[in-house]
Amino acid sequence: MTTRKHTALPKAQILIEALPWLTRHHGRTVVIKFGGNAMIDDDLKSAFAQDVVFLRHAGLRPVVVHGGGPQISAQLDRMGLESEFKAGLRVTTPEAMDVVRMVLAGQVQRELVNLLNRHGPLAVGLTGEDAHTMSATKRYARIDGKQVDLGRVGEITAVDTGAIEALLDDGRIPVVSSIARSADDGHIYNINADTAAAALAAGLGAETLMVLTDVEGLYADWPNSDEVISQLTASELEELLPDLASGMVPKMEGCLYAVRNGVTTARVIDGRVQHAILLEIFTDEGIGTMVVPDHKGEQG
Ligand SMILES: Nc1ncnc2c1ncn2[C@@H]1O[C@H](COP(=O)(O)OP(=O)(O)O)[C@@H](O)[C@H]1O
Ligand SMILES: CC(=O)N[C@@H](CCC(=O)OP(=O)(O)O)C(=O)O
Repeated sequence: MTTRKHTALPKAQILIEALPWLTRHHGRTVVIKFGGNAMIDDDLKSAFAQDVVFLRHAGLRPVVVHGGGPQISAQLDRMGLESEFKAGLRVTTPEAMDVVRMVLAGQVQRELVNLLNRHGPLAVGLTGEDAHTMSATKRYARIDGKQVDLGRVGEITAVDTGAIEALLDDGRIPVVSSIARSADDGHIYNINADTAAAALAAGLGAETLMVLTDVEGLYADWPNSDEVISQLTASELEELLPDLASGMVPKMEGCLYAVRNGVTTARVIDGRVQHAILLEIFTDEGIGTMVVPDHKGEQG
């Protein structure tokens, strides 16, 4: 008797190839930062949502922290308000803060929650204001040795991961907007989303921080060459930090903070590649840039 030819066999092989990664990551928390510049089209956003739901069903504990810089700038523009960045951070007047909150919590977060919930009752949105998830104090920038006022831009002083952990324990996918309550003056604060993701990853004791953006990773000599640094240690990154420009600064500072505070790997990957998250988590061909602690003992 001949055995029947199963045309779907290659699919089974692909699933089995993922087994070592499924085993390794099972039960682990992964914080995924989805940047405003990576949310460039509807297909990519749907693929992002599929990947996050896939991780959840594969037994990981995904937490989404989202940005929305371009979306905030567009709304400020529509309202005739100015957008100005200093040291990579948005100068945020009290009026602009209302717009930041409206766009992040009312628009971008809602869209991501709805995309994820096409796959079931999984996603729950919150901002750092909820349940004291993120507390902050006023942050100043230092430019050419001088202290510069950025308005309602905050520096995270504490994270309380209780609400996020309760959601994760309940099988939900928390989607967090990068706004913090004030620790001292009753205001709310605008937090760079990379910084928020890194602080939450550390607070949650996440295995992985994954930052999706609109470039392939950290370029060794940006903008002169497109050679991507595939892996570097925390100390190597620390040396590079003073030479980095604009949007990469909070990302790489966040990666450094994360791996110095117990996160096993922090990665910057290209959100323009469909299913970038699955490629990164379930295959050997890691894409983008991976930051690792100097030596195992450094992890918390
Ligand atoms: N060394 C570097 N490697 C890669 N990108 C860099 C580098 N230095 C600066 N950049 C810039 O940082 C940008 C990513 O940051 P940003 O625009 O804030 O993205 P996001 O909205 O995803 O947070 C890139 O598009 C690139 O223009
Ligand atoms: C203080 C500060 O700059 N906050 C950011 C928050 C959003 C963000 O970080 O969005 P991306 O990840 O898309 O850049 C802003 O107002 O644009």
